[in-house]
Amino acid sequence: MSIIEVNELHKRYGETVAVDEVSFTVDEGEIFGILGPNGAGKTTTVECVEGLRTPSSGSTSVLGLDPQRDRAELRQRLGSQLQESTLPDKITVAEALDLYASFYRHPADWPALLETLHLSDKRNTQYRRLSGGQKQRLSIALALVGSPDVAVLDELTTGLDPQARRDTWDLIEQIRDSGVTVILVTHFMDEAERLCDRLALVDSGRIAALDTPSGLVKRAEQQQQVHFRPSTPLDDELLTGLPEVSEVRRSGPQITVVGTGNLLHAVSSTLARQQIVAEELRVEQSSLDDAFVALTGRRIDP
Ligand SMILES: Nc1ncnc2c1ncn2[C@@H]1O[C@H](COP(=O)(O)OP(=O)(O)OP(=O)(O)O)[C@@H](O)[C@H]1O
Repeated sequence: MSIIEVNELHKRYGETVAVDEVSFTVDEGEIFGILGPNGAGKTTTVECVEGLRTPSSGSTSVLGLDPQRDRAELRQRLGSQLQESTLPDKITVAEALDLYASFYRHPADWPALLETLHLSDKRNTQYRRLSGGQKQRLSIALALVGSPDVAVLDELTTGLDPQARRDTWDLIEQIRDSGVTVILVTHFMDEAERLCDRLALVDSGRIAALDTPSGLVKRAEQQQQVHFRPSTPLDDELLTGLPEVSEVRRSGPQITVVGTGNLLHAVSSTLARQQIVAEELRVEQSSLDDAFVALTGRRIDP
């Protein structure tokens, strides 16, 4: 069941069209990703959904509410993580959570939230003394302290080290599993691929494609490549004759087979029939990165 509906959303700033006729729905309990390069219109889109910006035209409904008209009610049910924190330097973690909790009718049990976010030992630490990762986790706690039905997380892991990124991803999955619908704004392919149930690829204010991460990869119809070194000499025609194979390339002893479908199985069973062993076998699948290039004509370059 969809709990967010965006129809032909359009937002311009003077001459700049930031969001151009964008439509999508978000289902209850999913992690919905909005992926695109800097300036693509991601933040403007989600801020219209949150009621923080007024669309030039189009309609939006969140949890059955109009983000403009019902902004006060929506604030009670939608938690957002700010792109950059605006907390005062000297506020402690506990004070910040107490303050934010006071805004909500049904605040979460925030000490438990701190536990989940591995921040319990920082509750009396001032904001300015937190590391980048701790600040990020606090901003997630603040987005969740009102027990929201929907959480909007914008550039979740920017500036985090690899371990902190992975911990944050685990956390977002826990949040989704607890029943919160998540909108995730990102320009990281790996993050989108790992976390999102469905994903809108946004480029120049428009949705270029919307699907599951694997659906997007499939749509891009990028070919796979199988690389190996045959244990004994091999005639190319053995492979070029297979329906899955579009090309066979050689580089010294190394062979690269390009094709689609179940290419690995086709190649390996053909070699096995000839009693040829494929040494140093490696398969290259197309990635979401390839899909983005195929579907938008350009590469995300954070
Ligand atoms: N308040 C504003 N006034 C004028 N132009 C704006 C304003 N906010 C955004 N823009 C412009 O609208 C376009 C989309 O910006 P937006 O911040 O929505 O993109 P984004 O995809 O979130 O980018 P980023 O990842 O850099 O935050 C950009 O060209 C930006 O310069």
